[in-house]
Amino acid sequence: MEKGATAFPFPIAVSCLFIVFILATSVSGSLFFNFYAASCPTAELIVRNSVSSSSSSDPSIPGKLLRLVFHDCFVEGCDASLMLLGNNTEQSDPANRSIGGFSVIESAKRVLEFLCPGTVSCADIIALAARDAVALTGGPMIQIPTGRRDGMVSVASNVRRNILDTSFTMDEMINRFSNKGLSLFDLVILSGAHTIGTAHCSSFRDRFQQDSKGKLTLIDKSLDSSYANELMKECPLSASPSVLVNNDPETSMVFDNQYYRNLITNKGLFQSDSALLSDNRTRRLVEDLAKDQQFFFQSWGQSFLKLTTIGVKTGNEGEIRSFCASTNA
Ligand code: HEM
Ligand SMILES: [Ca+2]
Ligand SMILES: [Ca+2]
Repeated sequence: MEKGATAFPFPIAVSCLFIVFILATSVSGSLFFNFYAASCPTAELIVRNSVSSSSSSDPSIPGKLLRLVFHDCFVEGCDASLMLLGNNTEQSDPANRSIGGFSVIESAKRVLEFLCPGTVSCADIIALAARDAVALTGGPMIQIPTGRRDGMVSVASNVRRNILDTSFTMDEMINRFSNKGLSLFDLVILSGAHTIGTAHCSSFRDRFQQDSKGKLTLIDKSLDSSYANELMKECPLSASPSVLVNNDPETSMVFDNQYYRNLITNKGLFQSDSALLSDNRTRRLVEDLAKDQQFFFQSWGQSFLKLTTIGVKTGNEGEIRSFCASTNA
């Protein structure tokens, strides 16, 4: 080959490979860090502002946003299926009755539709908002990839067979998590979300029994008795169905490892929380997390990344909704 002819092939080959790589990754549909860097550079900032301004006027918002992403991602993947309104959509299942935070997602979406119409998915806003809710309450700030697209399907009957109930045994919980590609480790780490937020009395009433005089008594021996007494006081049978109890009786507004310290002192609110301490497969991990907040935060980053990539739709799948509560068609 002539001397000068060798000057071009290498860079050309490299750029061809680069183009093929770009095409391949966008067609095969993966998420990217900073997916909106060119198409909507302020996307993540807008979501963060929306989460912090709504949380400063309503401190219950971070907990709501964190639960919202869990219930979205476990049903049809992280695709905002949970936001669709209509007859028999996911929101009509009783497991989703107390889900909130939708208005925060919608308000970020309104701003983003104004700034970059048809670009940022509701599914990404949900994942980013939950990420920001954790950071805002003192948890780790983590980078998450974006590029999720919004789903078209939302059916109430899909909820019950994917979401977990507080009455589940450890095996049932492990099973539901592994169906989503999540491990036993992820189960213990992501349950740490209960370090913030609240619950309705009905969510843990099964740990008490009503005696012949209508008085509640503790039947679940894995609960600390003075904590149980407090709960019975806050949640008598006569309590209004709207009464709320803190998930973390110590630091309910702070995303920290207090949840695991509560488990060790038998103050896990739900039966499914206490199970993490009583089961031999998870006790040691709970103890390690209770001792080491850095370890919890690092692990949270890994497990949250897995949670927020469950069954994502990318590339040409799904759509970018104009309003999160309805599909475009
Ligand atoms: C492992 C099985 C789990 C069960 C059985 C469970 C169950 C529950 C229940 C019953 C409530 C109270 C709902 C109410 O009464 O209003 C609740 C609240 C909450 N859950 Fe879970 N959960 C689980 C895992 C998770 C995960 C993985 C996350 C997120 C990563 C999460 C985040 C939350 C948050 C933040 C709240 C508070 C919601 C608020 O303040 O409005 N949970 N959970
Ligand atoms: Ca979903
Ligand atoms: Ca806490």
